[in-house]
Amino acid sequence: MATLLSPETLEGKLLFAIPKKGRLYEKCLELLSGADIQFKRAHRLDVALVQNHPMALVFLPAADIPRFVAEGNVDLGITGQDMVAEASLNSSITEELELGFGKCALQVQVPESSAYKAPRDLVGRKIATSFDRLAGKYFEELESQEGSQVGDKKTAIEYVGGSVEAACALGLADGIVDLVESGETMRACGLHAIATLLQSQAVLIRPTTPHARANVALIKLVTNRIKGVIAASKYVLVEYNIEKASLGGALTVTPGRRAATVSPLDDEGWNAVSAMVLKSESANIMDRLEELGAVDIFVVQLSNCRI
Ligand SMILES: Nc1ncnc2c1ncn2[C@@H]1O[C@H](COP(=O)(O)OP(=O)(O)OP(=O)(O)O)[C@@H](O)[C@H]1O
Ligand SMILES: O=P(O)(O)OC[C@H]1O[C@H](OP(=O)(O)OP(=O)(O)O)[C@H](O)[C@@H]1O
Repeated sequence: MATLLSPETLEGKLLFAIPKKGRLYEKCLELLSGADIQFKRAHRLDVALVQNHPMALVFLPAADIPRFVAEGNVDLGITGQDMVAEASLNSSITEELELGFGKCALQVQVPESSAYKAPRDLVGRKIATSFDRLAGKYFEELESQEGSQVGDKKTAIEYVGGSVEAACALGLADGIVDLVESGETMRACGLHAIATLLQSQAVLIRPTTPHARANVALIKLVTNRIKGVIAASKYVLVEYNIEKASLGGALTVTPGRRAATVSPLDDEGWNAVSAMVLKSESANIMDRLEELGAVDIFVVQLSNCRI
C-alpha cells in the first residue's frame, strides 16, 4: 500500500500543520470542522488527506510548527504565540489571526517559601524551563542591568522537556519559567509567579514569503473560512422589537458592526432591530435594551459568518 507520507501523495496539496496532541489539539479539530475541512486521520498516521480540498493536514508537535512554517515546508500552521516567540524566527513567520483559545502566560515561578522575591534575585541561579531561548534572553537582560545583585554571574538555564513544575522540589532548579493558565498546576506544586515574560494564545501562521508551489487562492480560502469561524465564536446576533420613539437610544446600545438592520413591524409605531454584538457583552446589552423599553429580545448564536 502506498504511504501517505510521500512527496508524490502530497504533491500539489496545501499543507496545513496542526498540533498533534496536547492543549490545542481538540480546539483545532473543532475549528477545522467549523471551516468544513473534512478528513479522516488513520491510526498512528501524522498526515491526513482532506477529502473536499486539494490539501493535507500534517500533525506535528506544537513546538516544531513555527520552524516548518518559517522554512515553507508547510503553507499554514496553528500553534501558540509562545512557540512562535521561542522559535525566534519572527521575520519568516506571519501571524495571520489570533484564534482566541490556548490562552496562557509564560511566567517566572519560585517556591512559595523561597527567599527569591523578584526575578533579579534569580540572576546567577539555576532556572529549569522548556523555553530555554526566551528564558535565556530574559535573564541575560537582567544580568546586563545595572545593580544586578550577583554582578556578572551567569544564570544557568536548564532545559527540561516537561513536568517543569517539579524541578524546584527535586533540587534541579531555584526557579522555573513555564506556562500558567488557571494557576492550578503552579499552586499544586507549591510555586507562585513573580514575573510574566509573555501572554500567549493559539495563532494561525503562514510563511512570510509563500513557497513557490503554494496554492495562494486555496490558502486565502482556508484563511477566510477560519476567520469566519473565529468571528462567529466572538459575536452573537441580538434581535428585538422597540417603539420608534426609543429607537435612537437602542441603536446607541446596538450600533451593529457596520450598522444595525432596522425593519418596520406590522404594528405601527414599532420597529424590529437586528445587530451583531460581542458575545462577552450580550447579557449587559440585553439589560440595557430592556431598560430602554425593548421587548422580545433574542440572542442568536452564530455558527459561521463572513464580516
Ligand atoms: N494550561 C494551558 N492552558 C492553555 N493553553 C496552554 C496551556 N498549556 C499550554 N498551552 C498552549 O498549548 C501549547 C501546547 O502545549 P502542550 O502542553 O499541550 O504541549 P504539547 O505539544 O502537548 O507538549 P508536551 O505535552 O510534550 O509538553 C503551548 O505552546 C501553549 O500555547
Ligand atoms: O495553570 P494551569 O491551568 O494548571 O496550566 C498550566 C499547565 O499546563 C501546561 O501543561 P500541560 O497540562 O498541558 O501538560 P505538560 O506539562 O505535559 O505540557 C503547562 O506546562 C503547565 O504545566
